Amino acid sequence: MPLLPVDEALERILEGVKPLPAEMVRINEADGRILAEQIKAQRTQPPFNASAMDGFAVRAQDVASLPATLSLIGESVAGRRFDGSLGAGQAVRIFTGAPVPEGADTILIQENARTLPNGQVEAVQAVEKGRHIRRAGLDFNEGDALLDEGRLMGPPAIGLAAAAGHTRLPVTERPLVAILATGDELVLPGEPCGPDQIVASNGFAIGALAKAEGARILDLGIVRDDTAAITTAVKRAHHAGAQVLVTLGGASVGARDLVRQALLDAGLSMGFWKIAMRPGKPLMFGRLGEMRVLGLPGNPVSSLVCAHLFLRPLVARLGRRSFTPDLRSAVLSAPLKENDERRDYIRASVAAGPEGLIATPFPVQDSSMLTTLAAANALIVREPEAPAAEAGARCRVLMLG
Ligand SMILES: Nc1nc2c(c(=O)[nH]1)N[C@H]1C(S)=C(S)[C@@H](COP(=O)(O)OP(=O)(O)OC[C@H]3O[C@@H](n4cnc5c(N)ncnc54)[C@H](O)[C@@H]3O)O[C@H]1N2
Ligand code: MOO
Repeated sequence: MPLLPVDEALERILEGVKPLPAEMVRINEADGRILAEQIKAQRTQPPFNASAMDGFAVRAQDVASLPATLSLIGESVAGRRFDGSLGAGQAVRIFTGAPVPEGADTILIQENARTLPNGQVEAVQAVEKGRHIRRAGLDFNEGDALLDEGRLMGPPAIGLAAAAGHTRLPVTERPLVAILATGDELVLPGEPCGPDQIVASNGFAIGALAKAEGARILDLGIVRDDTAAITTAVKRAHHAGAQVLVTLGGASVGARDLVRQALLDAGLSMGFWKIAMRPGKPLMFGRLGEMRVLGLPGNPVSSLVCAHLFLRPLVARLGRRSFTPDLRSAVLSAPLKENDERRDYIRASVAAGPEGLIATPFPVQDSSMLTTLAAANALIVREPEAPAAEAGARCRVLMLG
């Protein structure tokens, strides 16, 4: 049977995925979250005509011809306005952010004024009407739509929501991604490691990737190569309400590759197993109720490349985030052999050259090598059955963010 193409695999994984519902969070916890609803202003900003400078509130007509001497009748500071109103020939001392008194229409900055010993103030420069006044509502008016649904909250958006009177914000729930490592050979970093054992690293990498996409992580640890034990862990993820379960390893065809059977035993409806991709051919996908299960291959590079291609968009969709793979065009700096029936994702370094991007594939492409993946900033994407390519040929690269 021909292997499932990568694009079709992604379509199947994303089929029917809806963003999670909203939850209210305190505004100081909203950074990095996605707005589930449009946010409107609950107040007007500034709420009054405000001075933008330190100086004197005046009537422009009084300082139109110089010299102009005005009598000082009070002061308006930020937080405490001048109560009265200003008439002809009068000025009010005013500071940045303070309400402009009634009757005044202009701010004479203090650098252009001289205070006289008799309590008067003299304008030493004319000033155009309305200068240095921020009109009420300059920033926003009550009821204005300020931030749209789907907006990623960052520092300015959080500041704006706070200024508009919000203390809590409706954001999309963060998807819960359960991660389960399988294999008798695995130990956690820092644990005693027998001569035939290795450190389970995939869960950390996959967890970091999922978190960067907005997920919460349920770490199910390492489960031994035992079908019943794996089934139990799968059910745990389901009962915990995970929207996604990622299993690591045991996806291939070996006698100890028990994940598929364990998932079926847990009641999974299998979507597909094995796709036309290198690395990552044994990828598995299915559903257990609403929980989507991605069975990633154990090889560290395979699991992380699969996570880039399939887990990221899935988590993004659940969390209402926009997601567009960063695909670019580059020129090969070295030749590539013809490809077989699997789409190839070749670890590469991509750098700017005089005529655009230059992609340099790493010479060794073993799917166990994290050093190459950590050194790579891109994957060269080679279509199935692509003919051999010379150095200088165009290629497509997927940038690894
Ligand atoms: N006869 C065949 N053998 C294999 C095939 C095949 O088609 N026919 N496919 C190969 C491909 S491609 C891949 S990829 C691997 C994937 O195998 P599994 O998903 O069953 O992974 P494991 O055998 O469990 O592990 C592979 C490798 O990765 C290490 N590993 C596993 N989990 C972790 C972890 N959490 N952290 C770090 N490293 C991990 C494990 O120790 C193995 O070295 O199968 C090929 N075989
Ligand atoms: O597909 Mo495996 O992931 O080639 O090593």
